[in-house]
Amino acid sequence: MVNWTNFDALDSYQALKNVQAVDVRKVMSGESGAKRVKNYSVPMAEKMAYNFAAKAVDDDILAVLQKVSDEAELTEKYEELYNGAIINTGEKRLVLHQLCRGQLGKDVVVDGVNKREFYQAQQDRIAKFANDVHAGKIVNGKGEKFTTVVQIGIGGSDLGPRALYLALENWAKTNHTLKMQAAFISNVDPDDASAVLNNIDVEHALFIVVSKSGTTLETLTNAAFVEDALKKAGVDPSKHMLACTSETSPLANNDKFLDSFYMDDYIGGRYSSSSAVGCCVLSLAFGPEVFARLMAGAHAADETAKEKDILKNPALLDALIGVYERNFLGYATTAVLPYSQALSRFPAHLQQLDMESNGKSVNRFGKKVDYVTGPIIFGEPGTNGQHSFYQLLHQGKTIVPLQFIGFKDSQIGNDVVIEGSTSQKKLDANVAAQIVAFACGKDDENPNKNFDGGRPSSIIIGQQLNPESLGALLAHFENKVMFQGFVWNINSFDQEGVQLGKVLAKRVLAHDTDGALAVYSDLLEI
Ligand SMILES: O=P(O)(O)OC[C@H]1O[C@](O)(CO)[C@@H](O)[C@@H]1O
Repeated sequence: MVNWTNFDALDSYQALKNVQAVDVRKVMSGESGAKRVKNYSVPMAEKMAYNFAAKAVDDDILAVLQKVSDEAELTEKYEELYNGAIINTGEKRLVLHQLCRGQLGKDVVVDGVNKREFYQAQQDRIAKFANDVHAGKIVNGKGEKFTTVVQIGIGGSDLGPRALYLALENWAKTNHTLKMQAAFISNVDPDDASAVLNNIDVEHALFIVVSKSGTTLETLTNAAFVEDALKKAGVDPSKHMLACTSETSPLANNDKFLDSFYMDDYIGGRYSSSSAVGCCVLSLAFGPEVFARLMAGAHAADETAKEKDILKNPALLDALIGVYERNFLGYATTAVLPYSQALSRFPAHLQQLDMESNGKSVNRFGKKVDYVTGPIIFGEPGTNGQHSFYQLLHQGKTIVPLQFIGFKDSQIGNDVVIEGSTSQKKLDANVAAQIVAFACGKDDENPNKNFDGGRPSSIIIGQQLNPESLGALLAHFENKVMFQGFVWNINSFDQEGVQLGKVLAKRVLAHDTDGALAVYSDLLEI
C-alpha cells in the first residue's frame, strides 16, 4: 500500500526549499546552453522528445525532484491506479481511462466485469458500426449514405474529441482516410447549434449525443434542438441520432436512438477521449484503424509513464518541473504553445484537463492544503500567439512558464520556398528563436527595448503530427496532470467546483431566486 501524504510533509519538500536556484539566462547562454539543449532531452513515445534545456533546473535540482518522486511514491500510485484502486476518493471511483488503450497491469474486474474487455468490446461495436456506415450498410431513411457526423456534448464530451478531430483532419485528408466530415455542437447558445445545422446537410448527417451522466443541461437541450430541426426537415430523428453515455444514465437503452455506445463512471469526462466518447466520432470520421493507431500511441506513452527514473519518464519529469515552478518559483500559470495549426484546440482541451483536475484546495481526505496547486492554463498556436499575447510573456511583470510543441514535417506536405525557406522552416525557426529569446533576453540601453530573459520553457518535438504521435501527446499530458495531483495529494478526478453554478442556473430558470441572484436574473429579464 502506498502512503498518501501532503507535499509539505515530505523531506524532499524541505530539500527543494534549499536548492540553489538556476539562472536560466546564464545557463542558456553560449556553450553551456548548447550542452543543455543536447543533454536535457528525454525520449518520449512515438519518437518524440521532451527537451527541458530552458527550464530553471540543473543536475542538483533534478536529483531532488527524483527524491520527491521516490518519497511520494508517484509511480507506485500510478500502478495502484491502473490496477484498479479507488483513486477518485471524492466519488469513491476507480480511474481507468488508460485501460481503454491497453492492459497496463492486472485485470481489473468490477461486479464480475473485466473492465479492459468491456472498453474493448465497446470499441469493437463502434468499429463495426462505423465500417457499416462507411460501406453504406447503415443508411438514412432514403437509403443514402451518411456523409457527416456531428457530436453534441460539452466539457470532456466535446473538448478532447474536437481537439483530436481537428488535429487529424488534414492528415486524414492527405492520407485519404477522411471518411466523414465532423462538426461539434457544445454551447447552449442557440447560435452554436443553428450555425452547425445551417452548415451541414442534415439529411446525410449522424448526430451523436455524448453525455456520460446523461443529465447535462446544455447537451440535453442541444439534443432536443437537433431533434426538432430534424423533424422540421422531415427527417426521422431515430434514424439519425446515436447515444454515447454510461449504462446507468437516463440516455441509456433508449429507442429514440439508432444505436448506443457505452463508457462508465470510472472514466472522467476530461479523460474520456480514449473511451467511446472519442471513439465514436473519430472512428466515424477517420475509420476505426486510425482510432486504433491513436490508442496505440497513447498506450506507448502510458507504458513509458511506469519508469521510476525521472530522466526516462517524460510525463513524470514534466510534472515535477511544473511542481517546482509552481510551489518554489511561484509561477501561477503555464502557456501551451503548439507550433502546429492542427493543434488549435489542444490548449483548450489541456485547459480543462489540467484546471478541472488540479484546481483544488483540499487534499484527498478533504483537509485544506497549505500550498498552491494546479496552474492557470492558456494557449494558442504559434506563430499566431507571437502577434498577440507574447508581448506580456517577453516583457511583462509576470513570468509564465511555456510549454512549446513542434513538429519537423507538416501534415499536408504542400509548401513553397519563399525568400530562401519553406513555410515549415519559418515555423520551426520561429519556435527555436522564441525559446532562446525567452531564455536569454537581450540587453538594450533603451529600457523599452530591453529583454530581461530568464523565462523558462520546454518543448516537445516530433517528426509529424499523426495518429500515433497525437495519442502519445494526449497521454503525456493526462499522465503529467495525474502525477502532479499525486504530488499535491489532491484528488484529480472529481470536479465539485463546477456544481454550484449549475444549481444556481436551474434556480434562475425555476424563478426560485433571492438576493444577488434575483437582482442578476431581473437584470437579464430571465
Ligand atoms: O458528459 P457529461 O456528463 O455530459 O459531462 C460533461 C462535462 O461536464 C462536467 O461535469 C463539468 O460540468 C465535466 O467534467 C464533463 O466533462
